[in-house]
Amino acid sequence: MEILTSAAGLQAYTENIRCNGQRLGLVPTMGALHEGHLQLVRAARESCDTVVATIFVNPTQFNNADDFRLYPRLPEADAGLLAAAGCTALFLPAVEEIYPQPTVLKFDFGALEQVMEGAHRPGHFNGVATVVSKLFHLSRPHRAYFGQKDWQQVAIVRQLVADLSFDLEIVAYPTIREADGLAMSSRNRRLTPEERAIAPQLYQVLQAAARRIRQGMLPAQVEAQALAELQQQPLFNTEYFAVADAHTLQPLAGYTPGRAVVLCLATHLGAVRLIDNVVVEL
Ligand SMILES: Nc1ncnc2c1ncn2[C@@H]1O[C@H](COP(=O)(O)OP(=O)(O)OP(=O)(O)O)[C@@H](O)[C@H]1O
Ligand SMILES: CC(C)(CO)[C@@H](O)C(=O)[O-]
Ligand code: BAL
Repeated sequence: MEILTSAAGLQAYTENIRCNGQRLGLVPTMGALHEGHLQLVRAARESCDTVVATIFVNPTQFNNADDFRLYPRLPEADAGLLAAAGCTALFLPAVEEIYPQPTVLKFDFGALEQVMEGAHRPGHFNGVATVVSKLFHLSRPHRAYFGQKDWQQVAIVRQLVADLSFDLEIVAYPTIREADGLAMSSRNRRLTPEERAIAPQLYQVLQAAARRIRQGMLPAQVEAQALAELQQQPLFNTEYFAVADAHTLQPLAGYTPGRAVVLCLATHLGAVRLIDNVVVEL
């Protein structure tokens, strides 16, 4: 596996791939890799000739300085995992390589970013859209792979691709979970053993809420009951629990047959902020 550290190096490498008629898959990450990331690489490997993974802890998408500072960074271990999963090249740039000068770009995703992560992490999706646009421009992949664990991020990236006419296909891959249901996340490494033991309750609350939706309970009641359940665990400090249209991400007053619903939550557990979601097909 090649390791590329410069933007020009990534451009040259991917240009060569395209000139050879090969299909290129891109897997953007922030590193501290786990099985969720590696499944994205394997999925890319199945349908593309070449897979480039990127590891970049993108400063512009963090709205909390400690979260950025403490984000796990394990580039050597990550490189070994990527090579074993069939990744062809790793792009591992320094901040100055991506941001040679401070960026002034401003995106506006309208209603899509006025809820959930967008509402609770000011500037987050502006930073995500900025770095994802740069990665798409530099590498021009045929396909780019994202995880459904970041459901709203996938919706934002799809909007970005449509609005800027990026000539690529977005593949959204299902959330990979630990055996006890906890969604895999790089931030899980920062949980204490006590916090890690209760963290799977988040998925249990989501599943119970999904059952109530299938039984016809109205969204507002589902949200209230889930928030009450989360409050019963004193270590959870919940930012939101939302029942929304799975595509527009807007809050729902009721259900429409054939329209999928997404249940999303964000909770602080000690010093760590976790998100998760489940989708209910109606
Ligand atoms: N459990 C998972 N299952 C499937 N995809 C995942 C999972 N976790 C992360 N991904 C996807 O991997 C890509 C890179 O995510 P990222 O590097 O932020 O990892 P992460 O584990 O979500 O970390 P954190 O949530 O702590 O930021 C994103 O597209 C993300 O949605
Ligand atoms: C897509 C991404 C790599 C952009 O920094 C990040 O938001 C992530 O890891 O989900
Ligand atoms: N996986 C989402 C990236 C972030 O939390 O900043």
